[in-house]
Amino acid sequence: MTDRAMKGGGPGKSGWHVAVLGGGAWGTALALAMLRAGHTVRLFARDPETVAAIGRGENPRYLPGIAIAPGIKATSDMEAALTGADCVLTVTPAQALRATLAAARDHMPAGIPLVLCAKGIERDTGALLSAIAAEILPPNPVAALSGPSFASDVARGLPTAVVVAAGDEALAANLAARFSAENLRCYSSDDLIGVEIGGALKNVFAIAAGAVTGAGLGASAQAAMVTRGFVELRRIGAAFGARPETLMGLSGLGDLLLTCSSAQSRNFAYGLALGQGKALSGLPLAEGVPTAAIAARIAAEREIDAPIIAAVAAILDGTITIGQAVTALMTRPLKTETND
Ligand SMILES: NC(=O)c1ccc[n+]([C@@H]2O[C@H](COP(=O)([O-])OP(=O)(O)OC[C@H]3O[C@@H](n4cnc5c(N)ncnc54)[C@H](O)[C@@H]3O)[C@@H](O)[C@H]2O)c1
Ligand SMILES: O=P(O)(O)OC[C@H](O)CO
Repeated sequence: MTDRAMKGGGPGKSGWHVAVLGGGAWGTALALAMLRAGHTVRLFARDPETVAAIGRGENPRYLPGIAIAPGIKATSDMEAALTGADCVLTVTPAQALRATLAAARDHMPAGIPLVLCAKGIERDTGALLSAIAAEILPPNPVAALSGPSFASDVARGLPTAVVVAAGDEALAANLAARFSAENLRCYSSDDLIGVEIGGALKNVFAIAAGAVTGAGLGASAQAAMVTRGFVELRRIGAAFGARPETLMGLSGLGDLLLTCSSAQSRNFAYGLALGQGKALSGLPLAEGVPTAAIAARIAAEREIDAPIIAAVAAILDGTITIGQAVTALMTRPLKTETND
């Protein structure tokens, strides 16, 4: 770990200056969480209206009804957001990470940790977000924060547990200690890829769960889909080198439980609308849409058996209907139940 990444670490931690890149629901919620954990926070939002709203103590577009503490200083000036930062949280959508890091590159302090907070796989390349960060900002150590956590819950200070992962175990533990506060419990992990994969793929199954509910297929179908989906998640995780026990944890099983059972999840809500035959345009961000397409491609290329992911991708691109997907899944050749 670089000196910069460890600065002031250990017991009796002192406050850091944390830069949050992204003024949406999760960026704003994490900014509030960092403030509660004793850090000073500057938040970059590209949209001047969001900057002005946060200055007034609100973010009605992304976190309606939640007061934003005056300690959060928002700016649309990337240099101002990053100057003097001890740590950076990237919280723009997964498909925008490359652009966000490219915009940040010239102002990024050397050696400080980058904490990736989006959940997804790059649609065009199949790259995990940590690979994109390593490509664009090789001097900065990379970590990921993931797990079952709705922005509005975290923003309200409701009890939440997440996992912070980095290849460097000491960095992960340092970040987890610094980010934890009374109602935000951060576990640490050295399985960066496992934590990334769990967070990215659960979104695909959350869309499927919403579609099952929306199409009225019943609670039994829902449980079967989540169980067999979790097998697919672990198969793809294994192909990337994720540890199976990581996927049994907060980022993986934990986030599946949350987002496959709640319409508060935007991915579930997207699937619900799909299942009900409603219009999809204008719905909030559903990271599972691009990730389903690339996950299906990765599974096909690597010959990983992932029929639910393939079905979700095909439904989303309009190749098959939900009814056709159900028939195809239910009439696959019978087999022994293998859970790996
Ligand atoms: N909302 C949640 O509950 C939650 C919880 C955990 C993780 N996440 C993850 O966090 C990520 C962001 O989600 P969110 O909820 O904040 O989304 P959001 O739609 O609420 O906000 C996205 C923000 O990113 C900005 N943005 C989009 N493209 C950009 C670009 N090219 N450059 C700069 N800014 C850009 C938007 O202007 C907006 O401020 C997603 O990957 C999501 O899966 C969200
Ligand atoms: O609203 P979603 O579906 O993007 O889910 C938000 C978080 O990922 C839940 O952990």
